[in-house]
This record gives sequence, C-alpha cells and structure tokens, in this order.
Amino acid sequence: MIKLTNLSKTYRNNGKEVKALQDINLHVPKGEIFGVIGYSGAGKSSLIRCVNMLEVPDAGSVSVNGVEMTQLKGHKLRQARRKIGMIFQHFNLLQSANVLENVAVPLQLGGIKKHEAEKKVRHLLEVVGLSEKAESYPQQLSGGQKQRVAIARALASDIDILLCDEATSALDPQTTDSILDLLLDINRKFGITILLITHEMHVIKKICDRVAVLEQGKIIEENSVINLFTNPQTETTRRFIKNIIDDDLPQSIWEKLRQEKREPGVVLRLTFVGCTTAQPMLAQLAKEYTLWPNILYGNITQVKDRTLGRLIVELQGDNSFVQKGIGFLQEKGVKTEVMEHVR
Ligand SMILES: Nc1ncnc2c1ncn2[C@@H]1O[C@H](COP(=O)(O)OP(=O)(O)OP(=O)(O)O)[C@@H](O)[C@H]1O
Repeated sequence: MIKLTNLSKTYRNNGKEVKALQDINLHVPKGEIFGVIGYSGAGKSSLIRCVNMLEVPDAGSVSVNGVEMTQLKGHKLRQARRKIGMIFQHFNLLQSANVLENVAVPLQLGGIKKHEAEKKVRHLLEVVGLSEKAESYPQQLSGGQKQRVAIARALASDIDILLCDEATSALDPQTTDSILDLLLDINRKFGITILLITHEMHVIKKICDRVAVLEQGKIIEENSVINLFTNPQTETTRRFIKNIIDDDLPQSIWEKLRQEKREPGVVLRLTFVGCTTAQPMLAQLAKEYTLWPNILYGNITQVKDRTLGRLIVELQGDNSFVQKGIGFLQEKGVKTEVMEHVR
C-alpha cells in the first residue's frame, strides 16, 4: 500500500546541508498500523511528509496504492492526496469554524451538497464520539476532543490511509490511550492503513503491528512489534523499550546477590510470549532438575493483542543441571539470557 524505496531527503539552508533521510526502504501493507519511532531530529516528520509530498524527496520512490507520488503534480497530486488523511500534534483546526464546519471542509471542497455533507458529518461525529459537540468551537474543546475532530475531518474524505504526525504527543496519558483506541477502532472498522510517527514506545506497543526505528535519517531496525520487544537489535531500541519496561534489577539487589554467601548459580532474564505463564515451568525446574528458582523481578504487559512476560530469576544448583534447566526453558519457547553468574 505504501512503499518507500531508496528515499533520500537533504535540506539545504544558507550553504548548510542536513541529510534528513538516507536511503529509506519501507513497506506498509494494506490494513496495517505501522509505527516509526525515533528521537527528536531523527527524520520522522520528513519521512511521513514525503508520503503525501508535503515534503518532496531528492531521490527515491514513494508509491501509494501503486501510484508513484513523486511523479504527480497539480490536480493529480491533489486527487491522490484526498485518499491520504493526516492528523497532527497540534490538531490544525480552523479556529473560527465550529466542529461541524471543520469536519465538513473536505466535503465542501469535494463539491458535496450541504445537506448531504451535514448528514455525513453527523455520522462521523458519532464514530469519533463527539455528537454532543457539533456546534462547539475548537477553543471550547479539550485536546483529545480536538484530535477527534481532526480524525473525523480526515475520515470525511473516505481515506485509504491515515498519516499520524505525533498525534498524541500533546495529550495526557489517559487521553492518549483513548485516541489510540479510536485509531485502532477506525483501522479495524474501515480497514484504513495507518502510518504513524512517534517518540513514545507506549504508542507503538499499544496499537502498532510493525515498527521501524529511525536514527539520523536511517532505519536502524525494523520488525513486528512483538519481535522488537523480545529481541531488540540496537542500543537505541533497547533504550526505547527500557522507558516502558525497566527490567534490570536495582543496584542494591545486585550488590546483595554479590555479597551474600550463596550457592553457585546464574541470574537469568526470561521472556515469554502468549498465555504461557512461567510458573509451572519454574516448578518443573525445581522438580526435574533440582534447581531452586528465586524470582527477583516479574512483569506482564500487553503488546497490542499479545501478552509479553518478563521474569528475572536466580537459579541455584549444580552447573550441569543449570545448563539442562536453561535448555528445558528454551525448548519451551522461553527466551533465556544469562545476566550474571553467581559464585
Ligand atoms: N525545513 C528544514 N530546513 C532545514 N533543516 C530541516 C528542515 N526540516 C527539518 N530539518 C532538519 O532535518 C532533520 C530531521 O528533522 P525532522 O523534523 O524530520 O525530525 P523529527 O524526527 O521529526 O524531529 P522532531 O521529533 O523533533 O520533530 C533535523 O536535523 C532537522 O533540523
């Protein structure tokens, strides 16, 4: 649906060059929610704005629904853009127009009759949960309500694709979640493909199917979200994940483990996906391998519709049994990392 191939964008100001995007390759299939995450200045805005040609790339291809966007101009470009909605961090609503009029803007531009437009707008306001606010003006709305208006306005054009440019960055955590739920809802109900950019891993974790990590204009990692969480490849990704799942032990516990006279063993980080709970496996380790699992940390979280569990356990016992125990866990599909050997 969206295919970026060898995309590059360099800004040139007063003889200075900034390479904002370098050789980007990305494919977003129809119906998917795809997230691009990166720190400030990574090139996220440049990337998303190249999809609808708000920013024109210097090189490479932008194919949307099989149409090469870089080749379009004038009327043809406007026509292609009509199928690509966009929402922004600061909502971009007309302050002098009420909610109804704001949502009706694309319909008026499309020449739809007033009473038909109003019927459609009222339906869309119902979809985004804002029927009560049809006559209100933007300054009378909360941030979350303003974003709902912007989403309804995007939907008014019967879009195939929605681009979300840091759409929840100005909102508090609770409102962020309600807007993310709405995005998930319209993705499922209308089959709209969503490409979003964000600097918050929470956004990726809650609604995205796949994710690309952008750093200094380059994609340094791309994966399904669950695989990114279970098997991050770069330090940047690990840092993003650590912001929401901090699964290292506090220094005081490490010190205690190192100072106390203990049986030899290992400290393991276990990662398991799905509804498997680690508990029976730990009981089995004790029973079958005469190991003593000591749980030091535990966390279960939701990654879109999958469950991701993390445990840090100390396994005490004979080394050959420890190795067999690790083999047993791996056979059961549990990712096992040795954090430290305790002697
Ligand atoms: N119009 C411009 N002229 C010159 N440089 C620009 C322009 N727009 C962006 N840049 C530069 O390009 C790089 C990428 O910027 P971009 O806004 O795409 O990153 P970003 O990841 O979206 O950052 P942020 O999260 O802070 O918005 C940055 O170094 C930025 O300073």
